[in-house]
Amino acid sequence: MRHNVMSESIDTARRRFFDDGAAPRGLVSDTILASWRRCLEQGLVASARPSLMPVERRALGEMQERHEALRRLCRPELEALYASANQAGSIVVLTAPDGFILDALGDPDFLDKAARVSLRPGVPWSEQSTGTNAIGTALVERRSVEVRGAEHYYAPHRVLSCSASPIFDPQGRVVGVLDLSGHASVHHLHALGMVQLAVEQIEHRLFECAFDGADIVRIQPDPALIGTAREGMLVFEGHRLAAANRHALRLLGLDWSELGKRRYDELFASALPVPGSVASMRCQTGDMVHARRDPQRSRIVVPGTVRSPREPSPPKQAIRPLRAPATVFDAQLDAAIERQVRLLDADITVLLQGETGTGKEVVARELHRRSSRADAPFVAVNCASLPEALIESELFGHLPGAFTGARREGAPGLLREAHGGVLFLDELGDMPLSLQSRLLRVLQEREVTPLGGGRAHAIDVRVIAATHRQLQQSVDRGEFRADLYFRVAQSVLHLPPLREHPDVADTVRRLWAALGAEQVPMRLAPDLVRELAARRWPGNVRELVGVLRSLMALGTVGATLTVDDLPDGWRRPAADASASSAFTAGPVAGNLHDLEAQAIDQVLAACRGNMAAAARKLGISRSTLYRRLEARQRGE
Ligand SMILES: Nc1ncnc2c1ncn2[C@@H]1O[C@H](COP(=O)(O)OP(=O)(O)OP(=O)(O)O)[C@@H](O)[C@H]1O
Repeated sequence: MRHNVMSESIDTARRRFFDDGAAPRGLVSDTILASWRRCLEQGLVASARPSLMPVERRALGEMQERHEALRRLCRPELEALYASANQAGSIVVLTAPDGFILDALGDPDFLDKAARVSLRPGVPWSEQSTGTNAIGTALVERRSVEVRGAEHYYAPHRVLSCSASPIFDPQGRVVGVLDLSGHASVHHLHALGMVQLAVEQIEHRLFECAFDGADIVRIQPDPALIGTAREGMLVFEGHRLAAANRHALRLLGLDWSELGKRRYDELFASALPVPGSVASMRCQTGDMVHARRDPQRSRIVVPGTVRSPREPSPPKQAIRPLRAPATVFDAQLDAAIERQVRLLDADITVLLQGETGTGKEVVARELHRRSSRADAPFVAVNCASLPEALIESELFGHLPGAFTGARREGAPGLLREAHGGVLFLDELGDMPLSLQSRLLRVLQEREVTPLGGGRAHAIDVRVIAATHRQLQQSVDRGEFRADLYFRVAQSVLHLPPLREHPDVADTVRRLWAALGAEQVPMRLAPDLVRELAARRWPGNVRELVGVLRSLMALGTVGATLTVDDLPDGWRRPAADASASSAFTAGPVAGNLHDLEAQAIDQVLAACRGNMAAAARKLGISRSTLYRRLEARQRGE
């Protein structure tokens, strides 16, 4: 009965939408309506019969092989769902991140029916190709979606009722979709819940594999659920949140775009438990959670804790290297780092200059690691991303109740947290002029006075600064204080852009090895190395590492990867092999400035204006992307 009522209202909604061009609000959900609109805008004709041919068997085999790691990871949940799908006369489907169906298993009768409407391995079920459907629409919406009967865009798919959920990796990238589909005439009450539970399990395992050996912080309001797939999982790099699962994001009131941005003390008001123990912690939302850290694996630096020099254990064979690679430096850079370490140890401030993604922070951490202060804190301050209103209190600390919104117990400030260790002033060139004089005074006098008064505290820090700007020119333009410049630029190390590395192919091979290619094992064919070395890499090493990680995540264990294995959107026609940008599908022209602008515009358009996604794709930070856009507006 319920089904009939529903199908009648959808039929009415379809008539209003497709025949009258009206918005049938209240008759279908906003999600379905938005999807119908997208399909219509793309020119898909709802009354037409879609032509959805499966790829050839060999191509399907290759596609399955390419996604073998994902298929292996999902196997336990696929098998568990298979048993219930079989009983309920439905099927379970696994797709690649683009909606291409890799596997479908379940009730043989329904498999047959589904295959007749192309719901079968080898067929793409993205929204662009197949219209409104649970898999494709879940990919567009980046969340679980149910599409029943005539809610499907194309008439032949009315026989289906489908529930799909995207599978996210710890950086918020979609790695696949899990879907449960059955007869539209049967109301599958728990289908979406079952899919979501299965995806939770898969993501939990994916997180463990990706960060095997790292210091994972596990949080949950209910301590009994710590260690289960319902726990929130977080990984910090320095003070910044580097990875999280969806439970952690929900508990902290965040979304994926905030990864890499949020600092530890913006999320928690109390210190972490010591490794191996459970403690209750207050989140900045005011909620209490229980937190556990894995024993003896401290890699994060949070206020008051000291980084352990121990490196994480090598990754297990199975899913692997979604984590950061070990660092690699060519002989020239290695020697330069050695020299700078000696200077740093002698209390000379080191300034690192280089374009975005050239490895300024990586080198700063390496300087710290090789310095006599390796066992003391490394405290990174991003002078560009601290909110201007808070920058003073974040740096210099404040007394209890020093200003509206100040922490009740006061805060020591980042400069004091670095006491005894190394202070890394990242993006120093973007620090507001008004604060530069105060920072200069601290660096000269080596003491800080918290906001709100109180006594001055002596600080003993070694200082490394970094900027993507030509700081000398900023001084000439009056944007940066000359006296602060001379204070921080006592020794300057220029990090060259990747395109100017003496041997880019060698850098490609070293990074590949550092990503763990030998343990996986997987090789790069010479043509692929040549292709990668020929690109211009506006996002520098960060961008190259991103492509290598994608290659490794998508490749097959034991394979030799060629140009054809480049992720979608990175391949380009042979004639275009000398084009400047890694993302351009077609030829581009102009100087470096124009090329960068074109790359940004294309990626922003592809990401529908989503700044976080575009920054990820470009291989630069979100603040860098904003900066570039602002610079363009100013006509620079
Ligand atoms: N020498 C290196 N070895 C291995 N990976 C590197 C190296 N240099 C850079 N990378 C990779 O590039 C990423 C970006 O590096 P890093 O954050 O140090 O760049 P940056 O110059 O500080 O960029 P930005 O100015 O945008 O902050 C790193 O997370 C790492 O994955």
